Amino acid sequence: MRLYYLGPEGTHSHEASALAAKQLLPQPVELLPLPTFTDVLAACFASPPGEAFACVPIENSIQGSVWQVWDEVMRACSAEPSPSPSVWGILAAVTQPIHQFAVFRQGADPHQVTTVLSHPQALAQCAHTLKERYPNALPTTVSSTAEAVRQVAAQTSKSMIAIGSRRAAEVYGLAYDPVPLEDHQGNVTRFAVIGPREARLSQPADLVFTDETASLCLRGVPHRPGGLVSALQSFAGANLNLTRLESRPVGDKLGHYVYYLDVSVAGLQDEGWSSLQSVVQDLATHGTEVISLGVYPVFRNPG
Ligand SMILES: O=C(O)C(=O)Cc1ccccc1
Repeated sequence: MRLYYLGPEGTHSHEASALAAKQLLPQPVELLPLPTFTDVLAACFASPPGEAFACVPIENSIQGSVWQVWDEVMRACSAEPSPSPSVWGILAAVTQPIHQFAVFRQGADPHQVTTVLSHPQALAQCAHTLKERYPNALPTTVSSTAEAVRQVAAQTSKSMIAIGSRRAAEVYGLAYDPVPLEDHQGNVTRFAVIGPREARLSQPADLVFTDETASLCLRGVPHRPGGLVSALQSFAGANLNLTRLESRPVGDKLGHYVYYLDVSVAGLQDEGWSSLQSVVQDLATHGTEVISLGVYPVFRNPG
């Protein structure tokens, strides 16, 4: 079994993937780093179903949805002609605490630092604290936090630092400031395990179950007064609790959106499932297509 993640070794995705591999996937699992989320998902979707999975971040408590990932998953899930569900989907999600650290060569002086390298997510999670502690540093994006640490380790300048995990500092032999850099305490990222929908995952021994979620994307919501309200009213009428609602541009013109929503389906009995089915059918008769991106358990890493 292969599990693709955003590399190189030492990314937050690597930590989440190691956890997911141990707790959720059939053994043995080979962890394989790739340079971008697009590469990670493409490698998974190009594999014969059952041989490979991907572990990618989908949402952060400070920065919100990781749109690059949702867009790629949506593309894969809508590849099949509707209404047949796609082969691929989200199989599980794990919410993981995230700490970001300033990582540097021993002896770097904060006021002399002019460049800070990291993944855009990490730079955004630390924007304010970074400005306070490294007032002269210009943020520069690279493909991942561990890649940032690797690049700082590969040169001799003390004017460049990286934002990354403690583990990345250890892997690449650099020092770090032990006071975390993220702007809000309680920074967490939700990672999704993506694979063939028919795959059966293990019951995790060390993760806490928090919810069962159906992630849906609504396409073709009528552009008229009350169009979105009445689509949402269908869920309310079926007593279904929405836990996330976001709009995203389709890309072809201004003002043309799809809507992503998460529905809590924990504890739904047969009746609840059939009301979800009838919501989907009802929306279809009004011209709104509902694409399922997965129905999956959400866990929290307590450690
Ligand atoms: O660059 C990484 O380490 C990643 O795995 C992406 C990321 C960055 C920041 C928070 C969560 C995931």
